[in-house]
Amino acid sequence: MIFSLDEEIHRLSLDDNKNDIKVDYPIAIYDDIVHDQYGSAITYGGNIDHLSVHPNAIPLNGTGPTHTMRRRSSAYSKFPILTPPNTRRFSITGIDATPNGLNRLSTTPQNMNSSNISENGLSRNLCDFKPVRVLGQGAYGKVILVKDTNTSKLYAMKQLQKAEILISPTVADSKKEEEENNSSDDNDTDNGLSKRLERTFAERSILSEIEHPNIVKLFYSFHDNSKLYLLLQYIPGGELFYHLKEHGTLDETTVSFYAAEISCALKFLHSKGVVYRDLKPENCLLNQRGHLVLTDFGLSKKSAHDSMADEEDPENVKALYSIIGTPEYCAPEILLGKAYTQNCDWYSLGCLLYDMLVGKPPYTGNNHKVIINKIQQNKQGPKIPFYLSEGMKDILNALLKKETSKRWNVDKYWAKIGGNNKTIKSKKKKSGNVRTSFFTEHFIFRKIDWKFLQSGQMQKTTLGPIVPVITDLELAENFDAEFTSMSYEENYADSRPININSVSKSPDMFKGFSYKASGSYLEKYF
Ligand SMILES: Nc1ncnc2c1ncn2[C@@H]1O[C@H](COP(=O)(O)OP(=O)(O)OP(=O)(O)O)[C@@H](O)[C@H]1O
Repeated sequence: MIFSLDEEIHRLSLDDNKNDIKVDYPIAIYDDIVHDQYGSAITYGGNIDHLSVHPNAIPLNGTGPTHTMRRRSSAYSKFPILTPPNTRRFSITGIDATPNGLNRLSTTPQNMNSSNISENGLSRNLCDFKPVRVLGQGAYGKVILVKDTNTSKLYAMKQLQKAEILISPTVADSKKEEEENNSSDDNDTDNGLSKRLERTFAERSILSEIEHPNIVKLFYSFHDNSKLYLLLQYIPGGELFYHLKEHGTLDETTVSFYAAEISCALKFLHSKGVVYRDLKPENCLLNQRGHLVLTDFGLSKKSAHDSMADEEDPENVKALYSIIGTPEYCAPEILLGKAYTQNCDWYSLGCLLYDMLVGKPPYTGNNHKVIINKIQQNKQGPKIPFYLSEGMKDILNALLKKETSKRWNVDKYWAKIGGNNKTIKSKKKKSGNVRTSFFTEHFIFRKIDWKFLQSGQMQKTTLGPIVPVITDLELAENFDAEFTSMSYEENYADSRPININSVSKSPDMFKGFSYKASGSYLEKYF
């Protein structure tokens, strides 16, 4: 029971001042930056040289220790997409590969909401944006910082190569990956294509439907002959990966702060029926004020149910089967090809917290087989270093449980809310060893004002523990030179149309991808 553990921790007089660097998240003083509702959008004309920097802000331009050993988990080597045996094929019109054949909310063009716009008329196109520099590289293309030629506003443009999506992974991927993937959908090209298309539309669809201060915003999407484009809010503070590379590990107060912000985003996604599935330091960006923003919804999945919090209620369980994600941060049930639910994201949170505290995720290896072997060999769970506080050890243990039935069901035990307590208490007796204390009340969150955080006010009015040093937004100073020095010219032109008919019978498979956020939404964030 976490309550008794927390009492124990209090009894032992765990001394915050000794264990943590004190962070008090003061109010930001920005005289020349126009604030949006949540503090994550930016006015680009202003001079930010005199930005008030938090006392704990860490210079990020080479003055700190560098840890060059950290490697990217999946930018170039994509985790093989396997389909477990006995999984029913599904069409891209929205039936998921689940044994019970439950209909899922389709994220394919046919079912997209009214924000769909005409493919020809109202949407933006490539000529409306001038490339500034490369920010990152993903499996299907680059992410480029671009400037709107009409308004001079900056966006992160995520490009997805249609050919990469359409061509079967057995053709496009490396030999090594094929070998790793020998039990996969080699003879299952249509299913693989359907899944890649579904995921492409899911990212556009999910981002266009959700709004949260810790989740990146989508403003436009469109496509041309060769590529799909997502015009995202530019998050200039760089990846958490970058900051971890600079500093190696982070202090526990900083980790608790990021844990709270990520949890807030995950809880929100789960309440909307979305499983994120790719939590890792590369996908956590810092905004100008040092608040964490989740990006990359390319592996996220939306279910038909809006709430999937109760795993004990079979009617309300949304099981997924695709083996997908980044192995080091992936829940064991996914790696083993078992059915899984949104609870997999809480395991990934455990991996991310471990990484921030220890300097690497709990299990490392080049592919999912190595990692799953390590998970299975360690019957007691990952080795948690002795030097971590009791509170950190406790939350890591609760999230990194191999068996889902023993893992903390954070969605269910999120916070004490009025009437729900009765139901939860009555189930508590049956739940045996299962942790039934509330996540938001955990000792590591003792400094977090959850109401303030969940309302978006904290993100709007305070600075995070690491405030990125930004002298010029266009310089993308907090992004790896490996990317910012890349050429974008060859990527920034609509190349010859690909012959869609050579890979698919349906030439219209990207129809409906274009989207434009409403005028009020755009105004709110610019
Ligand atoms: N909104 C944004 N603002 C600033 N940088 C961004 C933004 N979105 C993405 N990036 C940068 O681009 C990188 C790649 O983006 P993203 O993860 O969405 O691509 P991906 O193709 O899905 O990558 P992967 O194959 O690794 O999952 C990110 O890690 C980040 O560094």
